[in-house]
Amino acid sequence: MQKLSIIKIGGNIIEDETSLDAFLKLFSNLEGKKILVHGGGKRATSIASKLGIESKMVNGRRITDKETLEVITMVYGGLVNKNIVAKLQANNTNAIGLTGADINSIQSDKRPIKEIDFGFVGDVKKVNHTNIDKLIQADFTPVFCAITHDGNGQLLNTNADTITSTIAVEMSEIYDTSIYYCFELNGVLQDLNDKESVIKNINSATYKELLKDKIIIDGMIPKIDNCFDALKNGVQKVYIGNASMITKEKDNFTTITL
Ligand SMILES: Nc1ncnc2c1ncn2[C@@H]1O[C@H](COP(=O)(O)OP(=O)(O)O)[C@@H](O)[C@H]1O
Ligand SMILES: CC(=O)N[C@@H](CCC(=O)OP(=O)(O)O)C(=O)O
Repeated sequence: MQKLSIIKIGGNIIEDETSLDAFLKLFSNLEGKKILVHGGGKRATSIASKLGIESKMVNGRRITDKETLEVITMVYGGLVNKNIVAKLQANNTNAIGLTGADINSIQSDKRPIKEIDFGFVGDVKKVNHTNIDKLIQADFTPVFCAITHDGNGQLLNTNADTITSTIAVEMSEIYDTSIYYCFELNGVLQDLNDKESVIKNINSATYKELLKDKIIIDGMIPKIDNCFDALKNGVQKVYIGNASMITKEKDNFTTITL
């Protein structure tokens, strides 16, 4: 099987132009087939605030009412995605920016209302790996933002980490697939105050301990849950670390294993 790397960058990298440019250079130099997924939650919050729209997050997920959906569509699908694509073109990577509606790549279901009404938030139902692969085989590099659709004309906001793991699971039917979750730190840390305290490997058993000891908290919990979902469903390798880990020059990142 051919190798495929799926790389996700989060809000803090996107917000810092120097980090973003450095990452996109590394990404462009990465050999082999690849897909980029980006978040942009921080930018959505700041632009919503400028428009007088308050952002509400519950369990790390944005409550997405009609107005917020308009903002995230403009910010993720427009501003952030198109800037990244233009910067990749400047690095000679023939990128194509996509939402999940484009080429019907990612369909989702609007999250049912239980205790909380998340509004226009989608849980991924189907990834069309055949259509995504047509782009990859034509030597285009897909760049996905955090938007999916329901197949009936409705766009939905979907967490970028989840988009990454669900695309990776589907692509693993036809590729030997690895995920790289890039964020601002060197990896999952033993002590959040010590940037060098990278935990080299986390497996299901050590994860339970790290949760119990409250070493892994907040946004890192759903991120690692996504990693285990991906590994259980066909993805070969999952890494969490700083953008520079994609070169694997330094052994300074976290590997997740079952
Ligand atoms: N043990 C840990 N090591 C590293 N980061 C952690 C840890 N526990 C919690 N975090 C938090 O997880 C955050 C990353 O998750 P998230 O905000 O979802 O990432 P992203 O920027 O990729 O969207 C970090 O900024 C950090 O504050
Ligand atoms: C439903 C939901 O919460 N969607 C996320 C999508 C963006 C995202 O995931 O961005 P980061 O990776 O930068 O956090 C949001 O709107 O914040």
